[in-house]
Amino acid sequence: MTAYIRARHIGLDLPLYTQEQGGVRATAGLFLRAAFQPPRRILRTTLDDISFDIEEGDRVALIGRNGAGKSTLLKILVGAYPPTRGVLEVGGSRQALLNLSLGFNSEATLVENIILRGIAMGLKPAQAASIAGGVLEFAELEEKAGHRLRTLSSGQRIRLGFALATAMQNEILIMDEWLGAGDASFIKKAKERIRARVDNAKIIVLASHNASLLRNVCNRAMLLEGGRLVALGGVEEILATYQKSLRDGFAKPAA
Ligand SMILES: Nc1ncnc2c1ncn2[C@@H]1O[C@H](COP(=O)(O)OP(=O)(O)OP(=O)(O)O)[C@@H](O)[C@H]1O
Repeated sequence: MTAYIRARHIGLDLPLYTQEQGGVRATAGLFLRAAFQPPRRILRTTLDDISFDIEEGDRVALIGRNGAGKSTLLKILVGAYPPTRGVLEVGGSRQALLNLSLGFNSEATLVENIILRGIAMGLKPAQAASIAGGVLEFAELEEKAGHRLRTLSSGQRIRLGFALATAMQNEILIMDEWLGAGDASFIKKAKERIRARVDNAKIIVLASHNASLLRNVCNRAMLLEGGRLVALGGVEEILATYQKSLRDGFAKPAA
């Protein structure tokens, strides 16, 4: 099957909860306000009117300043947020390498967590159970298979999340800057695995502020600004447009 991602005028509104702010003298009333004035819920447009085609072989860098909407767009691409407007079509199996410890159940054991997350990733229960041994081995946590997840250190949790998220090769890999966690030998092993997954994926979408990583992995780039797609093209060209926009101000939305 040919892998693709097509976005047509997609937009996302997210709820924001705001509380009226009092002055310093009103600080005494803080608790009363919190009790009697519940936060106001407003919808904020986080992404707007984004259209693009990503085809097999594309390795796309998502570039933009803090708050531009990169992570939010990645979450739409993995299916975590359905777009409020527009149409998103995805062909091919997807895997996110985003928040590696998200979605774990701290009261369940490591094996139970692997099976639950495996099912959430689209595996059948028997398939999910069959990958548990390999995941635990890669994470170097075999002796903790039956322990509750809450007994792991934060680094061990990330190792488990990484081992699970990269256990299988998927056609579309959606990731943000991956920061190594753990000791040097684990980081080396993890980099080798991620390189293999990146090399064998049909499509990559990678959000990062690291220009050399983007140059190394990607052949196309999209520049986001204020929740809008303002430029798309080759990596060098878009990195130059981004540097210029940091110096001179906002770029104009792409036609
Ligand atoms: N769950 C949410 N609810 C409301 N607003 C959100 C939510 N998540 C993100 N935002 C807002 O959406 C905007 C885009 O955030 P996003 O995390 O996508 O930016 P980013 O480009 O990935 O930034 P960074 O480079 O800092 O990681 C920001 O203004 C952020 O405050």
